[in-house]
Amino acid sequence: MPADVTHTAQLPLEPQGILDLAVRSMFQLLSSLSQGMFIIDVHARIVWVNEGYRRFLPALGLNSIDDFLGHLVEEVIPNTQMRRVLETGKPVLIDLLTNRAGTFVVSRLPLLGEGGAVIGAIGMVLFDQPETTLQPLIAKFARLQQDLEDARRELAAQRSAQAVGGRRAKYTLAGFIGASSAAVEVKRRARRAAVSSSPVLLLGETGTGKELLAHGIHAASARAARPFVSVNIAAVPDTLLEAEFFGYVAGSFTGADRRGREGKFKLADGGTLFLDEIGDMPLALQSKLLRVLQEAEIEPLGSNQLVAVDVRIVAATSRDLPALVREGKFREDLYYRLNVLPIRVPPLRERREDIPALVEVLGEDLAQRSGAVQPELLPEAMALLRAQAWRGNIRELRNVLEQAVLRSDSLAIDAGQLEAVLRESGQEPSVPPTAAPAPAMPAPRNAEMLLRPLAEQVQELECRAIAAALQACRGNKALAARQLGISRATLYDRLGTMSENTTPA
Ligand SMILES: Nc1ncnc2c1ncn2[C@@H]1O[C@H](COP(=O)(O)OP(=O)(O)OP(=O)(O)O)[C@@H](O)[C@H]1O
Repeated sequence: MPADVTHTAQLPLEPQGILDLAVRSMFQLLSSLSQGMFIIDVHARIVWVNEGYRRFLPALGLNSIDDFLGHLVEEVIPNTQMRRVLETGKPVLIDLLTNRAGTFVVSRLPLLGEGGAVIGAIGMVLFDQPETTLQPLIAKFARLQQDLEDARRELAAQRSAQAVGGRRAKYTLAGFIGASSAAVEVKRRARRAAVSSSPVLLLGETGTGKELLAHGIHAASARAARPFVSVNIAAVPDTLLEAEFFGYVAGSFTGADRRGREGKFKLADGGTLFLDEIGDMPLALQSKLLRVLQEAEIEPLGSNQLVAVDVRIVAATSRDLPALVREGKFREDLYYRLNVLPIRVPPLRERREDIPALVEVLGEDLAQRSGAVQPELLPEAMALLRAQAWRGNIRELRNVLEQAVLRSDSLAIDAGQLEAVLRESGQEPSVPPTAAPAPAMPAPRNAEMLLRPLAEQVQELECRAIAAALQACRGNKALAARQLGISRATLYDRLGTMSENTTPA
């Protein structure tokens, strides 16, 4: 029945009556405005659920309301934090909950009995599918959660990998630094590749992080607890490659170890074999590799016996494989066999916005290794790094930073020092676009100024805040970042965007 809203309706006279009415109305409103609501008792059993909540039951894997009512809350709602509300008596006004049914914006309130004791709690789904309403917060949350999962998985892998003689992945996908769309896409593809057992082909220039990704794919795969073995084909003489791959039995060739030796395929059994510089593989060995991929069997040199192996191949090359195929230097059938899950790893110059974050991480690593304090790059120095072509990519960036740190007497590295290092390493430094100060933005005076895309307005506001903070801190970026409550990496990132967006007057 709809509430009586005629002019004769009146509030109760006594305060308790008013309060009861308010509580009832608020509860009804919340129950109908939220996407769903349920109540648990002091033992965390579900004792009540409203109509709205029932539609989530199938996604939670429950067939009927009887599978929900009367059950302990964590049995039916994975990852729920309702029990904490019972334990602490504290409400959680807004939180994100992710489980098999999706991601939800939720609210949790304790129910207090006479005397203030907690006797139950109300759980509310404020929004479902917040992906559409709360982007980009959710995207960021999902990314962070994914990184956390990667890190957890790697930790578990590290523990169990001690059982495989330390042959384990050194890096995780979370260690692949970069938030540019190109880097995010690489990580997305790598994660998808990790759940499959088909060969992966990593294509990219030298120093772009192919080996790091190979480690990461292994660490994120179901094989993480098994060995990760790598062979750099270009570094092994052609004559030794076959023995290196398939192993040999005692006395199979002059100079062979008396006891024979296991090959990399056998060592990687159950795990991942990373074949770096696959484009440099001699043709004769290509045919043998193709056979192993097809038959999952190897024949150690001199043994005349086939041994079954279960190995996932991740291959990498900086060479143009299709061109090698056309020139007859790479077998076409092997190319197709390897090219099942290709991942193009972009060069650094295609994701310059990741340079500040990389500098931060590489600088931290260099400082840790040398026991020194982490270097800080002055704004012009960072702009210079962003402007370079980086043919050696991240490896080259790391070398340049290392050289600059070695030469610098102070903690701050300026553009001049970097220019000298670049020149000495044979690079003519590219001049960065003039980073003009952020243009003074007119204050929005009327509705028209406000009726523009929000992202544009937020960016303008950010520019003004950063310019003001830098001015107040006399260009000291560490201080400015602290004042703004952001990391130095974020500040560098914003400065980069500002200089890109600033057209010289
Ligand atoms: N996205 C990244 N985040 C952090 N460090 C990275 C990243 N990519 C590469 N590196 C670092 O850069 C160096 C070069 O990376 P890596 O050896 O994986 O490149 P590569 O593509 O395999 O090079 P090559 O083809 O020459 O073997 C390593 O020290 C690696 O840790």
